[in-house]
Amino acid sequence: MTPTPDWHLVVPVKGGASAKSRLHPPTGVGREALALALATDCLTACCAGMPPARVLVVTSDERVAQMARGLDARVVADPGAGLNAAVRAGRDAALADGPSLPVAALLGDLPALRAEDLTAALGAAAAYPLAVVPDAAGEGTVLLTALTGAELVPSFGAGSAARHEAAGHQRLELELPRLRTDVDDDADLQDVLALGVGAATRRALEQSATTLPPMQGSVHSFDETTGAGSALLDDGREVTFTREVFAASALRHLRVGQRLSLDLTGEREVSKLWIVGIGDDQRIG
Ligand SMILES: Nc1nc2c(ncn2[C@@H]2O[C@H](COP(=O)(O)OP(=O)(O)OP(=O)(O)O)[C@@H](O)[C@H]2O)c(=O)[nH]1
Ligand SMILES: C=C(OP(=O)(O)O)C(=O)O
Repeated sequence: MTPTPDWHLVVPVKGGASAKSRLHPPTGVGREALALALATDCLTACCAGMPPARVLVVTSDERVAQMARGLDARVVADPGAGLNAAVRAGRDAALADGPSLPVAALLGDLPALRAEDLTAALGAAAAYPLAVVPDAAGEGTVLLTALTGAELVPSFGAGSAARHEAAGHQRLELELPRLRTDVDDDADLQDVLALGVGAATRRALEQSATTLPPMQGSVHSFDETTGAGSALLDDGREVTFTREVFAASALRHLRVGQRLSLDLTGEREVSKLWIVGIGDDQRIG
C-alpha cells in the first residue's frame, strides 16, 4: 500500500450571523449556534483523523476560532473575500510549512463526518496529483486535493465539482456518505441526522425533540439480576444503561437483539430507553 502523505487540511468556516442562510433551524434553535455545532463536529472528526497541527481552520469568527483552538487546530485569518479566497489563505498558510507539501481543502459543514472517512478519502486522493470528491448530489465539492499544495486552486461555488474536474482534478465518487453529505438546507439536515451526527449537533438540536429522531439500536447484553446492560446503536457504537435507567423504562425484561429506542447523555450512557414504536405515553411493562 502507498503510504498516505502528510496532508495539510484547510477547512474554511464562515461562522457568525450570516452562516448557513439556507438553513431554517427548528424553533428554539439559533442558526448561528447550529452552524457552529456543524463545524464543531466536522472539525472534531478532522482533528481525530490527523494531527490537529496540520488542520488549518480559516475563519474570521471568534467563536469558531476558539472552538478550533480548543481542538488544537491552527486558525488562519479569513481575508474576507469569500470562500475561495479563504481556501487560498489556508493553502498559503499550509505552504509556509514547506512549499511542496500536499494540501487538501474540506468544507466545514459535514457534521456526520468520522475520522475514518477522512482518512479513507485522503488515502484515495493520494493516488492522484489532483483530486476532487463531489458532494452526495455529485454537483458540489466536499474535498479538493493537490499532492503539490501550490497547485490547489479552489473554484468552490455552485457546480464546483465539474469545474474542479475540468481543471484536472480526478473525480473520486467514494462511497463515503458521511464525508459527502454537506448541510446547506433543511433536507440536508434530515439526511445527516439519518446518518448520525456528532455530539455538538445533537446537543444543539436537543431543544427540538420534534426534529431529532431518537437513536435506534438493539440490546447487546442484559443482566437479569441487576437490570443493567448495553446496546449497540445502528451507527456501531456500544452504549450502556444502568439498572436505574432500565427500572425507569417500566419494562420487565429485555432479550439480546431486541430493538430499542434510546436517549443518551454524553457519548456512551443511555439516559432513557423504550421499545421502538411505543411512544412515551404508551409504555408497555
Ligand atoms: N472562511 C470562510 N468560510 C466560508 C466562506 N463562505 C463559506 N464558507 C464555508 O464553506 C463551507 C461551504 O459553504 P456554504 O455551503 O456556501 O455555506 P454558507 O456560506 O455558510 O451558507 P449559505 O448561506 O447557505 O451559502 C462552509 O463550511 C462555510 O462555513 C467564507 O467567506 N469564509
Ligand atoms: C460551496 C460549495 O457548495 P455548497 O454551497 O453547496 O456547500 C461547493 O460545492 O463548491
